[in-house]
This record gives sequence, structure tokens and C-alpha cells, in this order.
Amino acid sequence: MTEPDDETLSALAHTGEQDVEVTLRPKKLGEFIGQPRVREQLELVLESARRRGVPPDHVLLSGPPGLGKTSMAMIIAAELGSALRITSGPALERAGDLAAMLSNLAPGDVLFIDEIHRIARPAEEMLYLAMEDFRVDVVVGKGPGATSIPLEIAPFTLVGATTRSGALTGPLRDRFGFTGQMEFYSDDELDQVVRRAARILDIEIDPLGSAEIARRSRGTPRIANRLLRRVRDYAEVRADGVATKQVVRAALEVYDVDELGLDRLDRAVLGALVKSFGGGPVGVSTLAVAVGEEPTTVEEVCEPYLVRAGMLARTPRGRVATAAAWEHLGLQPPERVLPDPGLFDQP
Ligand SMILES: Nc1ncnc2c1ncn2[C@@H]1O[C@H](COP(=O)(O)OP(=O)(O)OP(=O)(O)O)[C@@H](O)[C@H]1O
Repeated sequence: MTEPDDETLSALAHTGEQDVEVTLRPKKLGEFIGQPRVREQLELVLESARRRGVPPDHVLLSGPPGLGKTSMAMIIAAELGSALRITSGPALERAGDLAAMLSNLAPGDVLFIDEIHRIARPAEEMLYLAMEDFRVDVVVGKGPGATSIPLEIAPFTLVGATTRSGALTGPLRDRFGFTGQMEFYSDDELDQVVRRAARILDIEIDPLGSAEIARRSRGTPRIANRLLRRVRDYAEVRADGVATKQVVRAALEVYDVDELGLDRLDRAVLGALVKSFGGGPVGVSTLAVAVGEEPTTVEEVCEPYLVRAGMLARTPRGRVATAAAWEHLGLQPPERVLPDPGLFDQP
């Protein structure tokens, strides 16, 4: 398979906003910026399997949204020269849905299950046997007359992605031969992500401009790419088309992204925690109600970065704002406030 060059990608990028996400995905391990540990570990898993002529062990990718889990699954299939079949945990409500998917796999295919922690129990149990023995037991009929028919399936590699590896059951987690823990990106890595995307999308950006976007992207490439597109809009409409540092700052002010990269929801969560609950501790469900969001959104989208930025701590008694959170909101922290959130972080 020949890879499109930057020029072809650039032409494709003009088709529409949604397609841009696809266009910007790195296509090979060598193109994947950041995550050096996961890349090195995966390289070994894939190369060793290639040499032995067998499908690699099942892979679990875990980490907050937008860090490149889907991109990595696509790269795994591309590096193996295999077809990629994509589904998600919530789509596998019944075991039959999964059986249909598994029985259509060709030898060596890669099956990607996004949000694998949300898979329904019967489908999960079917997956155990499929992962271990490349076999499924299809139950025909009901009640005492029900029989189970074993069905061979082609050897395949499962790539599961999850934002909550802790929510996976032990038996499912144990069946993955390799777990890649995706970490937040450094500013320097995000700067490379922004410059690569600007090249593909034909956006003129200067080095201080890309560094400013990187710094405000909450450690997340998807956010970096999204901010770059909004800066592009601003640069084209209100400036001379070039994304300088001043243009980036002005654009991100319009889009409510603050100095640290926190958006409206992040600030709403911190605001509620500090102003309505005196800095906590407060349960995540109560906090979510206060900001009008789903608890999973607060827990999986906002909190990981707020914890990493040292503003929020997850303690056994609930969420607590740190002194940095009070200060970020321009408020005086009370005397008794957590000094080092890292010491208290608990899932
Ligand atoms: N290492 C990287 N280098 C360059 N761009 C990246 C990288 N990782 C992710 N991206 C960009 O970020 C976007 C989001 O990546 P992706 O969809 O793979 O994340 P994800 O972790 O699977 O998120 P989710 O779990 O929310 O689907 C992609 O469109 C891609 O352009």
C-alpha cells in the first residue's frame, strides 16, 4: 500500500472539517509523534510477531480521550499489512453482534474495539474464548433445549481502547498480552503535532504561534489540531492569514481557552468546586450536576488534565481543589488546602 504524501493530504484536507481529523492521523509508527515508551514497546511486539509469522498478542491502549488511541490502532493494522475492523463497546450490546463481527474476520485481521470498558457482559464473556482459543460458542435455542455450537474463528489481533482501564474486569484485562498506557504530551511534542498539521493543512504559522497553541492544548493532540483550525479561521478573517503568537492569543481568547488551556467546562468544574462546595471534598456526581454535565464527561474528559495540572485531587472522600485552583480563579485559598495533589490522587 503506498502512503499519500503531504501534498495529497493537503488536497484532501480541503474537503471538510470532519475529514481533516482523518487526514491528520499519523499513518505509520515512525510518523507518530510522542509516546516513546508505547511506540518502542509496540515496535517490539509487532516485529517479533512478524518474524514468527503469527498475529501479535492482543493490545490494550489506555489513556484520556484524544491522545491517539484510534490512530495507534490504525497504525498497528497498517504496520502488519492487515485489514482493520472497527467497532465499539456500546455497539456490542448482544453477544450475537460480536459473534457476527468475529466470524467475518479473515486470518491476521485487526479488530479494534473502542471504549472496550463499556462492552455488555454476554459479549465480554464471548470475547474471552475468542481471544484465548479463537473460538466462540454460539448458543442456539432457549431454556433446557438450548445447545451451544462451537465455531472456529480466524486468528486475529484485538486492539482495545479505553479511557478507564480500571473499569475493565480482571479476566478481560488479563487476556491482553500488552497494555500501552498513553500519557499526556509535552509542550514540545505538541508543538511538533501543530507544525505537522499546519504543513498538511497549508496554514502559515510562526514558531512562537505554534508554541503558544501547544502550551494551551491540555497535553492532547486532538485539542492542538482543533485549536489550530480555530486560529486559522481567526487569522484568515481578522488578520493577514499568518498565525503569529499575537494572533493565537487573540483567537484563543475569542474561543474561551485560557492561559493554561482550560476551557469553559474545566473552569466551570473548578468554579463549582471552589465556590459552591468550598473547595471540596465533593463527589463527582454532585459536581457533575452542578455544571450540568454527565459524571463520565467530568471524570474522563476534565479531571485527568486538571489532576495533571495540579488543580484538582481525587481523594477517597471526594474531589478537592488545590491552592493552585483557587489562585487560577483569582481567589484567595483558605488556610487548610491541599499542598501537593499528587500525594492524594486516587481513582
Ligand atoms: N501522535 C500523534 N501525532 C500527530 N497527531 C496525532 C497524534 N495522536 C493523535 N493525533 C491527532 O489527534 C486526533 C485524535 O486522535 P485519536 O482519534 O487517535 O485519539 P483517541 O485517543 O483515539 O481519542 P478517542 O479515544 O477520544 O477516540 C487525530 O485526528 C490525530 O490527528
